[in-house]
Amino acid sequence: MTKLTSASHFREIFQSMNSISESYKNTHMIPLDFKAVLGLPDSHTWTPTPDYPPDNPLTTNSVPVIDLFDPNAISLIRHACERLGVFQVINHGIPIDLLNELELQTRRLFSLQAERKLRAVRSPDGFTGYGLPRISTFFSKMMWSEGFSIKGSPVEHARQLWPHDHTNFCNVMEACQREMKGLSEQMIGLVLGSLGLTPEDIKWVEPRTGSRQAQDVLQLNSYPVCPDPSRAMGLAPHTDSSLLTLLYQSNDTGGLQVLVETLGWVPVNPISGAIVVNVGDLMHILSNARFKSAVHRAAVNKIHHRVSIAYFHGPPSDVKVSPLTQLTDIDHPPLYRPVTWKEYLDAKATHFDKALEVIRNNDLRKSSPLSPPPSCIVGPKDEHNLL
Ligand SMILES: C=C1C[C@]23C[C@H]1CC[C@H]2[C@@]12CCC[C@@](C)(C(=O)O1)[C@H]2[C@@H]3C(=O)O
Ligand SMILES: O=C(O)CCC(=O)C(=O)O
Ligand SMILES: [Fe+2]
Repeated sequence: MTKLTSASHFREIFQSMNSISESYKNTHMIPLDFKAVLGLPDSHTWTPTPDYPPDNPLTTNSVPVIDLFDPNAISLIRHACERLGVFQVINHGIPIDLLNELELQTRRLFSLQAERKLRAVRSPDGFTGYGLPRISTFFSKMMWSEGFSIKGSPVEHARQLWPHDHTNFCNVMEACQREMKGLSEQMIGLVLGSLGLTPEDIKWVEPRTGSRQAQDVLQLNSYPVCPDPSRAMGLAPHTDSSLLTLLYQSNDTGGLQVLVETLGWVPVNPISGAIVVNVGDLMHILSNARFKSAVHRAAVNKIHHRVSIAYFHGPPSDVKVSPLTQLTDIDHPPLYRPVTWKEYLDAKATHFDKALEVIRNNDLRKSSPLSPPPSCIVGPKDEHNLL
């Protein structure tokens, strides 16, 4: 048995157990060498969905495109989060040159020979690296995609890919992490602001240091040209586990689709320079289910190699996320129990699409008006209370 020798040792163990890096272990299976196959192998053949390809003109422009300079932006954001859980933003301030560079470096990575990519494979207990979508374990068929996840610095893995020439890749990824972090924080402010919450109420969004820093993951997705797109699946239907996800998709090739109750699968059309914002499950919890976390998937195609870059933004590791007290009252009791991001990712890695149900409050009897409401977002100690 390990003997704990000092408080700092204990803190280290506590922090590493808290970190999202511990979640989704053993999902490091290796992607197919897509260039080496001619037809769609049985392992990758899904039962076609009747609505493929998505050509219903009614659904084409369902996902709103919001100009952040629009004086009505806040109410448009609120409406989109309540109705769909997804919208696109323009005039977001991330330079188009950086987004172009990001796409270029992403293509450069996935165009490498399979053996080269395998040098940077995600290890069973690691977070950064090359591999299959983590949710692959929940499906009997394989997805027509490969990914590269980055948490923290990409340097170690990039060096395996380009032993003498990894600097450009790393510089672009690090610049992108910085820009996406800034935009996510701004978007969280707008999304929660749209419910009447003030910056004071949501202080925890502010940049911090150490274990109180927001956690994030940059995920590069690649969907190679597919011989039989109607029977393949790029990325299977899922919701994101983040607070918010920002997604940049290459503008020549659509593929992202969102499930809308009344309409079915609706395409999120690529717009040059726009960024897709997805409400994640943690934001759904925080809003006490006022905001939807959208079920979405990615289709593949026969002509273009599609890439997308997703930035998953989550709370600091020691923060418990639960319905904001400002949004709960005797008629709207908190629907979910408090969870850290790590706890939620663990629930997702075990229960997948049932993860929200697992943390749902089953006892929804109205609480006494005299008893204080449960905490909203709290750290491990009282002095860290954020609200
Ligand atoms: C921080 C996150 C969010 C993760 C897990 C972990 C790292 C990679 C993310 C993705 C990226 C691809 C889709 C998804 C569904 C997957 O399989 O891995 C995402 C998942 C989630 O949103 O749950
Ligand atoms: O490629 C896309 O458009 C979707 C990617 C996605 O949903 C994800 O990375 O979570
Ligand atoms: Fe997603």
